[in-house]
Order: sequence, then structure tokens, then C-alpha cells
Amino acid sequence: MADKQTLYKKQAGEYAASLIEDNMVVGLGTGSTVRFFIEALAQRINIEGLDIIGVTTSSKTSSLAKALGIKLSSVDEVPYIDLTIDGADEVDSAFNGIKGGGAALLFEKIVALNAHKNVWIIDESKYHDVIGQFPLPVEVVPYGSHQLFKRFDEADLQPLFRRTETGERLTTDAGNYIIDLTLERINHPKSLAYFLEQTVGVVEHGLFLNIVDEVIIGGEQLKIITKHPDKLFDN
Ligand SMILES: O=C[C@H](O)[C@H](O)[C@H](O)COP(=O)(O)O
Repeated sequence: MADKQTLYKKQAGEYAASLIEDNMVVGLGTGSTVRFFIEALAQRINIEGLDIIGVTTSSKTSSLAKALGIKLSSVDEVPYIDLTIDGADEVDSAFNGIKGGGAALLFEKIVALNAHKNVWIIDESKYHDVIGQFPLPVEVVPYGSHQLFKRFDEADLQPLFRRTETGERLTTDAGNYIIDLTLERINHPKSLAYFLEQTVGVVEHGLFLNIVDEVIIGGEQLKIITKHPDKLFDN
């Protein structure tokens, strides 16, 4: 039998599939929670004849969606994305998130920023008062990445190159490396994001601030939290 976390991911993923409407262009995130969403979406396509176009955020999601017969287009070929459904590694009550546990943060952020609406699906263990318990992924250009690693280390950001099971440095779909920062608690996500964005060699970071509109949280009871459009969160 599946563990609770898996059941909660499935619950959130399946609920998200019910949000998709005919003729939508749908951003398809990456990860184990999104897998449940994509499977449920494919079922609706087959049973109800739902007509949608998917825009994927990783090679893994592309393979899964293709195998399930979902029509795909690239982010550059669609005029806009109606709704993106994605997972997250950690979310706080100010709608800040950490993403990139599956190394897809760069394409995920591009798709998210081209979507009219972003919905995240998580299980309840990922919802915290303050983000940072999950190591923050930073995607970096391979050239000079060792120097960058040293700078992060000197700044006490506890960097670690992400590696594959066979021990080599993991390469993202865009051909970059990931350095994970073990921070435990990110009190000022906006300042950290700014620092990373000013650092040459950093392609993107896993802080998704002010991006998500709604979070669906699987648990004993499914919860949906929606950001008020006028509410600004200052980090
Ligand atoms: O790079 C991967 C993504 O940001 C995922 O959406 C995130 O890691 C959550 O994945 P999962 O649903 O497998 O926990």
C-alpha cells in the first residue's frame, strides 16, 4: 500500500486535473505529484474527449505526456498558457516556494511566468511557516562553477553540487549544473533571490516568489489556499 505522503500527492494531483477546461493551453510541471495530475488529465482526455495542449517543463514530463497521448506544443509556439499545474518542494503562508528538487526549476520558472494562472499541488508535509528546510537549488553555468561554489561556501551558504546516482555532477535539461544550498531557514527570501540574481554564472534559482496563485494541499482533508490578487507580500 502507498504511504500517506504518496496518497496525499495523488489526492492533490487528481483534484488539479478537475480544474482543466476544454481548449486550454496547460503548463505541465515536473515531479512525482505532477505525475498523478498528468495521469488523471490523460484519463479525462480519453474518456471525456477533452481537447487541450500541454506545454512541458522537462524532458521527463515530455516523455510521460507523450506516452499518455497528450498533445504538446513548446512554450515558444503558444500565444500564452492558461493554467500551469506544478509541484513544489516547500511552500509558506506568504506563497513563497522552493522548487527544483527534480532539477527542472529553469524551465518551470519560464513556463510559470508565461502562464495566466499558476497552481501548485503539494502534500501537507511541504507547507511550512518559513521556507528553507528544503535545500535551495541554484542552476549554474558549468564554466566557472567551481569558483561560484567557493563563493557560496565563503558566504556560509553550505553548497553541494548535485550528483547523479553514479556520482557525476547532474546536468539539467539546459546543460547546466545544480548547486544545492542548505540553509534551514530563509528569513528574507527576496534579498536572497536578489543576491543570487546578481551573481554572474547563476542561471536561475529555486525561489519562486510571488508566482503561485493557488496551492492545493493534499492531506487528511484537501485544502486549497488562494492568494488574494491585491495582497502584496513583502519579504
Ligand atoms: O524540479 C522539480 C520540481 O520543482 C518539482 O515540482 C518539485 O521538486 C516537487 O516534486 P515532487 O512532486 O516529486 O515532490
